[in-house]
Amino acid sequence: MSSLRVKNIKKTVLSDNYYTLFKFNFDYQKSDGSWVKPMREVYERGHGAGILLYNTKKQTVILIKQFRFPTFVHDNKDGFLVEIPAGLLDQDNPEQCIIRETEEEVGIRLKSVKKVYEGYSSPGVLTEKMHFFVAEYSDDMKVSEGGGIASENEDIEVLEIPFTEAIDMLNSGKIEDTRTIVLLQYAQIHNLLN
Ligand SMILES: Nc1nc2c(ncn2[C@@H]2O[C@H](COP(=O)(O)OP(=O)(O)O[C@H]3O[C@H](CO)[C@@H](O)[C@H](O)[C@@H]3O)[C@@H](O)[C@H]2O)c(=O)[nH]1
Ligand SMILES: [Mg+2]
Repeated sequence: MSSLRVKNIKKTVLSDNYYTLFKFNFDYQKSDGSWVKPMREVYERGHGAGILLYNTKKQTVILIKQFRFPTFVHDNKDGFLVEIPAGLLDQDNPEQCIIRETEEEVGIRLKSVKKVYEGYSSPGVLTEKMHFFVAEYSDDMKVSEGGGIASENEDIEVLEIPFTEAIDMLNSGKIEDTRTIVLLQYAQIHNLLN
């Protein structure tokens, strides 16, 4: 974190409950050379990884459905969102994380994954960077029903659906998670299931 156009950074903790919300005051030099004093609230909750699981033989993908409270209090009527399996890195590297999360959430034990993108989730407010993966799965990789970790109150429905149905859901606005949109479009652009 260094830039000749930023100085006098002052960091305050606003909330340190489950994750951490900071307030930053700093001096910022604009493109015209003048200095301003912005304030930014920054939410720090680590980084994440997500994956699109696909099967070329069956022409299917695996998505999950779970309750997302922040969407419920906004405009998502029942609060459920269709998403790619994903999770927070915790102490893992991105590859280890997504292999662990895939098994926890959908019960598929992967040996290898392919990294396709890395990007900030919401750069105006979150420090979080997402690592995007794809992997081919087969039925013999199934080791459990998945569903998430009960002790963490995870309650995940596993959806194995035709890729064409997932694309229809994307185009009709039924998929509203941007990470899922990104990877379904990646699959389309790169003819992943061909
Ligand atoms: N007690 C408590 N638990 C929480 C809270 N917030 C999250 N958790 C717990 O933290 C765990 C997070 O589960 P993960 O599977 O690791 O993460 P995720 O919620 O699926 O997040 C993924 O998607 C997010 C949304 O796009 C991403 O932001 C994130 O990086 C990751 O990819 C869940 O068990 C959830 O219960 C909280 O405020 N309080
Ligand atoms: Mg998750």
